[in-house]
Amino acid sequence: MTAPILRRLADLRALTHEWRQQRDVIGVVPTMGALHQGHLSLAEAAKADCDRVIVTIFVNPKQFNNPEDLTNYPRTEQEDAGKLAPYNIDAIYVPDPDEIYPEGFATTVSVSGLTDVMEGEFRPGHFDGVATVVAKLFLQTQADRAYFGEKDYQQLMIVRRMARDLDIPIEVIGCPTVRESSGLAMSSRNQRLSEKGLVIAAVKHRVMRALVQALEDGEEFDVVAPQAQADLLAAGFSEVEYLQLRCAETLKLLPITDRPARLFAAALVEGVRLIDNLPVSPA
Ligand SMILES: Nc1ncnc2c1ncn2[C@@H]1O[C@H](COP(=O)(O)OP(=O)(O)OP(=O)(O)O)[C@@H](O)[C@H]1O
Ligand SMILES: CC(C)(CO)[C@@H](O)C(=O)[O-]
Ligand code: BAL
Repeated sequence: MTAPILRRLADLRALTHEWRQQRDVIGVVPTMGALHQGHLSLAEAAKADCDRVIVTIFVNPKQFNNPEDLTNYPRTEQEDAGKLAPYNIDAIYVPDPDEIYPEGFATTVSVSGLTDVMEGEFRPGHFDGVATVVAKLFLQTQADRAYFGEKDYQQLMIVRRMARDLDIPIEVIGCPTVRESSGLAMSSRNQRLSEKGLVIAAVKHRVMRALVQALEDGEEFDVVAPQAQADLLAAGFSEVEYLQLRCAETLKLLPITDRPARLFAAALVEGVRLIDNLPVSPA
């Protein structure tokens, strides 16, 4: 069944009002479109848990620190609606830009601490844009549960903090990263890679897995993994922005004896910036 596409908040509210009266549990899956199996796994998880599911598609200009990245971001609304059809979701909310940022919009939601490192350091302003739009989407949809991918693990932590701090009554649920058979984390930005670029990109997962294995085996380790960074450059990445072991809860850099830990990376290949992260099992 193809879900209705709603562009105006009033139309969304009319639906959610009806659902609330029926005491339906509402789930929301926020996306920027160009849907792939990673997004679809979130829709599936939401549908399994909730009576009603809304997938939102909005390419949020406020979270793009790089104007070229915003221009090149894929926009494939009709295909996206087709891909969602088998999941029986209840509505696709593709807000007109003025529903999110009306004339004179002057509010920013900013989470401190968790946003200082990694994506926050390399994409200035990015998380203010994310927190602001996600707060709006939570309030507009009035969902009970929201589904986010662990591929964007830092984003997941920040969104959870934001909802708690602002008393938005929503449960933020993290879902596992879906990967290509090569191990590469699925991402809309992968579409911009050549065949050779895809091969190089997959090396990142192998290098990260080997590091996690070494850590779990108790090997000596420098939290910023200089040898692994060198391996990525040798494999064809043009730049490694970070490759770091951090606490999975506070996102602080860790001595390796501290757990739970996660290994995080961001690196560029063919001008495309790819992020990933992996859990490190408790010692
Ligand atoms: N491979 C994946 N596995 C699980 N969830 C994912 C995956 N890729 C994206 N998501 C999740 O889907 C939601 C929407 O993400 P978004 O639309 O930015 O897609 P994306 O593929 O991450 O695109 P980008 O190229 O911007 O990284 C986020 O919660 C994100 O974490
Ligand atoms: C959560 C989100 C949809 C907010 O624009 C975006 O950051 C994303 O796609 O991960
Ligand atoms: N995947 C998080 C959204 C972004 O890269 O802007």
